[in-house]
Amino acid sequence: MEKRLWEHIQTVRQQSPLVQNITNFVVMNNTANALLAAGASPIMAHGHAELADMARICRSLVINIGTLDNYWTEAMVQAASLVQRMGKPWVLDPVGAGASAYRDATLDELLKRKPTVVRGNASEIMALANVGGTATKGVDSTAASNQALDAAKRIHRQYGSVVCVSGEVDIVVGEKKTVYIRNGHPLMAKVTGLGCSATALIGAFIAVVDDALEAVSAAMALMGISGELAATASAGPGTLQLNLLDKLYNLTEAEFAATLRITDEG
Ligand SMILES: Nc1ncnc2c1ncn2[C@@H]1O[C@H](COP(=O)(O)OP(=O)(O)OP(=O)(O)O)[C@@H](O)[C@H]1O
Ligand SMILES: Cc1ncsc1CCO
Ligand SMILES: [Mg+2]
Repeated sequence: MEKRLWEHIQTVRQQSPLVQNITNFVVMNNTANALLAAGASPIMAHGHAELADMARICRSLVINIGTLDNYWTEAMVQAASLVQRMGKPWVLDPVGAGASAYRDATLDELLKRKPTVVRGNASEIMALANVGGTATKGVDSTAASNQALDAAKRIHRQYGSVVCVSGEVDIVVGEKKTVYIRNGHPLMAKVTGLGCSATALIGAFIAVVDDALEAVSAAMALMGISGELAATASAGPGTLQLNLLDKLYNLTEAEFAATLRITDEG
């Protein structure tokens, strides 16, 4: 599997898929830059009047509910319906799930459109699966990713989505197996929107790789390894942002193979 993950990174670089993003105001710039650095081609587009054209020309869709409002919610639901009907892949980032009734109602509507992939932190995945006792603290997780494993499996069973829980360990739950990626760096949680960037990268990988579990594993491995190598060369969160973009862009096969820590079960 390790060898194929590197091939998927190469495929994104070679094919440069066009990825539509309906995302939040905080991360619009970071995620577009992360997609470009990884070799993909982003377009941030949420206008109702152009959703049908976007669904036609883009190879995948990223929906991120970070800064939700009614105009945007309608765009998200319409866009998800369009790509679902066209059989194109899409990924949902349930930012702040459980923080408000509005977010939860919107997520219910979006989940009905069967996302190919759902990626969130542990608190968000537990809130999404309605696991009681989850202390949600806005957009940052209060739990470790393994605490959300049952919740991830429940979402996978209910909607068929590959589910990724990010954190110190990134867990990817699919039909046949569960993948654990132990890359990354604690400093990554001190830069806003790196989870959103991870989700956007997933959008690029599901556009060009048919096996969603492998696509998500490749995206999370790329993000974790690039973040880890960038963080060890950074004085703090500010330089990490810059170094991370550089590493997404120039990561080599030798660095990838020497840094990847991955296991799977099932
Ligand atoms: N303690 C940690 N150790 C190693 N890697 C981490 C750690 N915390 C986060 N990461 C990495 O940072 C990236 C973002 O994941 P995180 O779980 O922080 O997303 P998030 O909470 O959704 O972030 P945001 O909402 O700000 O976008 C992932 O690639 C993850 O592996
Ligand atoms: C800080 C923040 N608030 C809403 S979205 C967002 C970006 C990280 O999820
Ligand atoms: Mg997040």
